[in-house]
Amino acid sequence: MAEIHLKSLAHSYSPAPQSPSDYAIREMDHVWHQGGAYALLGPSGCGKSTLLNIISGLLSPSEGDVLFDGQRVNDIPPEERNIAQVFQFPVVYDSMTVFDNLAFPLRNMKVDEGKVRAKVLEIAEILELQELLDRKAKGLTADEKQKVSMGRGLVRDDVSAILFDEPLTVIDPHLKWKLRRKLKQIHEQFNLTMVYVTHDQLEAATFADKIAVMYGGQIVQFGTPRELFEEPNHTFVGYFIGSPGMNILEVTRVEGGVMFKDQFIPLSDHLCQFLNQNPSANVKVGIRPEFVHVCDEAIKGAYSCDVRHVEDLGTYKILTMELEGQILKARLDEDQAVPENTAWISFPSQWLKLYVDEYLVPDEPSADQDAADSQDRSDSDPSQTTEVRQA
Ligand SMILES: Nc1ncnc2c1ncn2[C@@H]1O[C@H](COP(=O)(O)OP(=O)(O)OP(=O)(O)O)[C@@H](O)[C@H]1O
Repeated sequence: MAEIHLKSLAHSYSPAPQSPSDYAIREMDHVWHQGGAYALLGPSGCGKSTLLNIISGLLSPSEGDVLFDGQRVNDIPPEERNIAQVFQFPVVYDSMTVFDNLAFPLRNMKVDEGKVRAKVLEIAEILELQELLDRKAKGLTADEKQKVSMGRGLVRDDVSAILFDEPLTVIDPHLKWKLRRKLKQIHEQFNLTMVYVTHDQLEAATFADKIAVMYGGQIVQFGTPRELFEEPNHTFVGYFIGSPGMNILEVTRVEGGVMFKDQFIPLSDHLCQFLNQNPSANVKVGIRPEFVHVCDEAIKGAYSCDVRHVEDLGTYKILTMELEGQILKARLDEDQAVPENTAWISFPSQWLKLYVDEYLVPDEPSADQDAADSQDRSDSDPSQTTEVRQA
């Protein structure tokens, strides 16, 4: 069993990295807790496999440490790390039977043959491979082979974590769901730390309790599927999570709020205060398509958009609109009127998110910020100072 701590970890494939873009993994500090079911979600090339290979020991990080239960394992080879890795393509010995494939890791460790048999039968039952135990792996279907691959990771009692690198890529779509359920069941039964790499948000959300979203070599958010949907703390998370993703609008700052196109969007005192203290020109506003208010007739304060496309997905519709070159999406209920050529849209303020330099500015000041503000006030206000002293 293991807690996996990636401490000040970074990796560059270049021997002499010059800039952040030379890093496949940019410096991060991250903990996968013992027994957690995690997903590592991100687009192609963001560094998912690199990170997994660093954990399993197939790759040595160029900077920082990998700690298992607090012990540095950078110099420990993969076979001694007690980590099982299941790859995109099943790794099985075609000429061996399913039984022998499953028994292989145990026989390698010179486990007593009686124990080997008991363990293989236990895992075969969980993975529903009993009927195939005497068959040569060569004749199996892709999903059967992938189950054997997973089984080889599970037979060992000493495995502390299982890493799955897009394990369902080669599996028929109708079997994917079944295998994902199976993995979840195995997780509950064995209390193993599991990290599941995928670029599919649905796969991530059905497997994992918590998802780490990776972008450009960094984990930009680590949270439950709900947190990622409701509070995306980076514009990429907003855009990547959800179907369709969040509308991200470039805005300009003005007194008391921001402007999108020709309209003023008021912001809370806290957000205005944040903007006043932060000079960045990279200011954006995000709103999920679910929360865009759509009307088929002109209403005061609404933006007039050209309707470009309507996609009917049965229980809801996706409306794609254009406003002076900006594409906007809205999700409409099944029974909601669909505007034909022009839609009038507005953004209810409670659903708007403010992003500065691509990161979310929380709606409410954090506890730390509150404390700092009250300290500021007491520094500048003599009566407050007295009160603090009296306390
Ligand atoms: N052996 C290598 N040598 C040099 N660069 C590499 C090597 N392997 C990966 N990279 C680069 O490192 C970055 C991260 O790649 P990685 O394969 O970890 O991403 P990924 O998120 O797993 O992508 P995918 O989903 O396509 O597998 C990419 O820019 C990739 O081109």
